[in-house]
Amino acid sequence: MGHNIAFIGFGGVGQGLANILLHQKDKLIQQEDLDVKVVAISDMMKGSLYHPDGLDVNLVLETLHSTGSLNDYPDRRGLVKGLDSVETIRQTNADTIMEVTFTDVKTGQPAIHHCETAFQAGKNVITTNKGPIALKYRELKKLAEQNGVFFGFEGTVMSGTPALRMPLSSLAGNEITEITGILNGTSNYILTKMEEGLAFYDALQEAKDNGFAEADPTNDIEGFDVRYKAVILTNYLMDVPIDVQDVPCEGISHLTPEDMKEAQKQGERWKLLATIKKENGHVTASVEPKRIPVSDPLASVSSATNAILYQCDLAGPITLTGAGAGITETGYSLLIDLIHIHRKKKTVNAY
Ligand SMILES: NC(=O)C1=CN([C@@H]2O[C@H](COP(=O)(O)OP(=O)(O)OC[C@H]3O[C@@H](n4cnc5c(N)ncnc54)[C@H](OP(=O)(O)O)[C@@H]3O)[C@@H](O)[C@H]2O)C=CC1
Ligand SMILES: N[C@@H](CC=O)C(=O)O
Repeated sequence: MGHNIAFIGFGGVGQGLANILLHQKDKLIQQEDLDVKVVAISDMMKGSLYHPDGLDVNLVLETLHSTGSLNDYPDRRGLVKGLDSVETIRQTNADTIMEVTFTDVKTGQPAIHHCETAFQAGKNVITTNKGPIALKYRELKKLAEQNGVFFGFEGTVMSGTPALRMPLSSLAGNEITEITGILNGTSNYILTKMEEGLAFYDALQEAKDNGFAEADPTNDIEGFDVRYKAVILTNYLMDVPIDVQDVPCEGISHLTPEDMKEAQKQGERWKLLATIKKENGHVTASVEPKRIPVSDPLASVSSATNAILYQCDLAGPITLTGAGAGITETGYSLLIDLIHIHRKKKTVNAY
């Protein structure tokens, strides 16, 4: 079964999924009966391509790597260049929009507008962009439902590690009363590297080079990215409305290698933690760096790996550990949602 997708934004994560699709095409057709066609890509600086019959993904990636611009993709009959993001959403034959532009932690734009435009045009949205979910989850969910389309955002928390779908499906029937997590790959990478003696900004540069950091890494090191993730978890898993400004937030930018050594001497480690507690239907959440004993399971979570502990009323504490950031891992999170839409569509068609 064919499925047309369009990328809005084509940075690390978008290219990550494109690479996966290139190499897993046959497997997806054989195992899932899912034949994904990339029909359009629209990126702010790199340019924009649309072909209703599909783009050659290999050639797209090669062109981008050799010239840095999509405008150098060879012309052929039917190819349209230069559509902006909204035109790409409205005017192409994509079934699903992959919204992978940068996360704006103040306004959530232009990603919120991209999601609204897609839903109004009857198209599914899959995104790793935290802005729309942290700031407008309920409104966007309603709009998607009204238009009978799917809204996937698994990768907004812990990239390809199923921190959102796993508790809702596999822990169904439990009430989650508390969540504690290391939820930012960049800051955990920096803390780990500082323990090994690297300076803060050298470690941050490595995180950027690895594709973990946000376009504006202030969001990683000042805790704003984790604050968004705490809001997403609360709204989605605990079903309690909470606003970003309700979550006090402190980052790691003031910590030094000396702080790491001092903690080590006391048998402790610094970790940037999100803590969410639900009591009598009311939720409190906070983000702050804490010193935790090295014997704490979260203390051994290092580098860009993240971990989340769900305190469940029936199952007790359940911990999930895995990648919190990364190009392939986050590209994969988009694929999880795409397969999910496709399976749902197949089930509906079967009746
Ligand atoms: N990297 C990771 O590990 C993870 C990232 N995420 C989230 O996924 C999203 C993508 O991340 P990543 O790929 O790393 O980020 P990048 O900064 O590498 O890519 C974002 C792309 O979006 C483009 N863009 C920005 N605004 C627009 C617009 N209005 N229209 C079209 N394109 C636009 C940028 O264009 P240009 O640069 O050409 O101007 C850039 O190419 C972000 O929201 C991020 O928070 C979530 C989980 C993990
Ligand atoms: N910049 C983020 C990317 C994933 O959300 C991080 O480092 O965790």
